[in-house]
Parts: sequence; structure tokens; C-alpha cells
Amino acid sequence: MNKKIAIIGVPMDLGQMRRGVDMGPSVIRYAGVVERLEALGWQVEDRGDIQIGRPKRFDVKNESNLKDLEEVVEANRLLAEETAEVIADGSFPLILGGDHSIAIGSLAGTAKDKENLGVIWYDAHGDLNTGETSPSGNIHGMPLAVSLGLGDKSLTEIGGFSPKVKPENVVLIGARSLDEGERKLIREKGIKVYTMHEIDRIGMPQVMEEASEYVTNGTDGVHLSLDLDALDPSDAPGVGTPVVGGPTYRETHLAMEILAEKNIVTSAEFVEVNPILDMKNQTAEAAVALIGSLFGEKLL
Ligand SMILES: NC(=[NH2+])NCCC[C@H](N)C(=O)O
Ligand SMILES: [Mn+2]
Ligand SMILES: [Mn+2]
Repeated sequence: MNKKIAIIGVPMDLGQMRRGVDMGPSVIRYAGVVERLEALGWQVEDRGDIQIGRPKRFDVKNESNLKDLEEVVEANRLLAEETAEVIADGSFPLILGGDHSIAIGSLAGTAKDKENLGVIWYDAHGDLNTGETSPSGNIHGMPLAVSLGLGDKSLTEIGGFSPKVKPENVVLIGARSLDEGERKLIREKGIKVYTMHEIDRIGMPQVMEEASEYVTNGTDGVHLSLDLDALDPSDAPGVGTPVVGGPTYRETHLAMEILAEKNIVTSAEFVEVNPILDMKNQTAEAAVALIGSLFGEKLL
């Protein structure tokens, strides 16, 4: 990792139906992300927020079963450009969501000029739906499929190339809620998944050892996409699609610390923090603490 971090806020809430996740970047800043990173010796530039269009009415699906598609496409286009710019400038892009649909733009930006980007998808969900398989029409359930080149063209072609990532360079960690189409896709593409079963069985340290090895094998960078709903809802209640039985705050810290030790992550995003559903900003504070660990914070 270099010593420069560029923060990009993406106040996106159109990829799902719970309003409030657009305040995510704001509450993560309020929880002290810049100060936390500066205290670790990083040079931090907060580039402010990506502009998000407002639809006349929320949640209107198009014929391909995609809600608020136009606004999601436009914001991700802007995010892809901004992310690529930050990387060209020699900084580490740290993207703050917003719902998980923004991973479409951040991966379009980070995968530009990279043949083999590795991806760690730390999430309760697979986010591997397309318009055809999605039970909800919510684009936040689709970004990983889009990045693999699957789904609506207006999404896959953001950044002017597709796919952004190859299935063999992706690892899912923390999965415990997958739709039928997602399971099928995982089997078909042979995508590596550490479900809660594996985490319970071999423990987080072993999972992170193996996953780190896996995503660095033949890759030219590693993007960490961390959905706060990966954590158990008792530790991260402020998310729109909570699923019981997740890794704890402590296990997730350990995961971040292992990634810091290995020094393999080249870009990251923290998404789905929704202050309306949160308890006294607990989830935003968890995000900031995890970001601290990812960037090298230690107690002693
Ligand atoms: N980024 C997320 N929280 N995604 C949740 C997706 C939930 C469900 N699989 C769907 O497609 O609607
Ligand atoms: Mn999720
Ligand atoms: Mn997600």
C-alpha cells in the first residue's frame, strides 16, 4: 500500500428499497474516518461525494426488472471515472457507500488497466443476481454478477469494457443468504465461497489465510468490497438487509488485521451503512474501526 488515501463518498440509495443508506458516507465521516487514518500516518484526501440523480418516483422497475436503472448507471459511471483518476494519481481509493450497487462503478474504475483484479466480497449475500434471477429487482443484489459481465448491458458496459473481473479471481466470505439463481451461477462458474459453515468449521484465521492466497494467485491487485451486512446484525444493526448468524465484530476485525499484515489490498469499499436503521451510529463506528484495522491500526 502507498501512503496516500483518497476517500470517495457515494450517497446512493437507489439500488434497494430502504431509504437512508444515502447518508452512509456522511455518518462514516462523522464517526471519524479521516482522523482515524491520519492518526495512522496516512495522507488522506476527502474528495467529497459523487452526485446521485433523484428519480421522480422511487423503485420504478423497467422491463428488465431493474429498479431506478438510469440513475444507478449514471452515478456508477461517475464513480468509475473518479476511482480511475484516484488510482492514476497514485492514491488508494477508499469508497464509502451507499448501497452495494456502487461496487459496479468502483470495480469498473479499479479494474481499468488490470487484466486480473482479485476481489474479496465480504458479504452475507452473493450479489450475483441479474434482472432475470433477482427476486427483488434491486440492483444492490447484482453488482458482482455485473462485474463478471452478466446482466443488463447498460450496467456491464460502464467504463467501456466487460467483464471487469474473472470468476476465478473472486472469493466470497460470510455468505449465508443466496438466491436460487446465485447458487446456480456459483456452481457453474466455480466461484470460491467461504460460507458461514466454513468460517465456523475452520475459523476466520484459516479462512483469511486461504482466501488471501487465492485472490493473490496470478492477480495484479485486490479489491475488498465489504458489505456491513456481512457482520452479525447484533454488531451491525444499521443495514437494510440483515441476516442472522454472521461473523462477529471481533472476527471481522481479525479478518481486516490479517489483510493489513499481508498488505495485499489495493482498493476498498465499505457499503450499506444505513443510519435510519442503526443504533446510535454503531454500524458506522464499526465501519470506521474496521477501516482502521485494514490500514494498519494496532493496539500495541
Ligand atoms: N448488497 C446487498 N445487501 N444485497 C442484498 C441482496 C438481497 C437479495 N439477494 C436480492 O437480490 O435482492
Ligand atoms: Mn449484503
Ligand atoms: Mn452486498
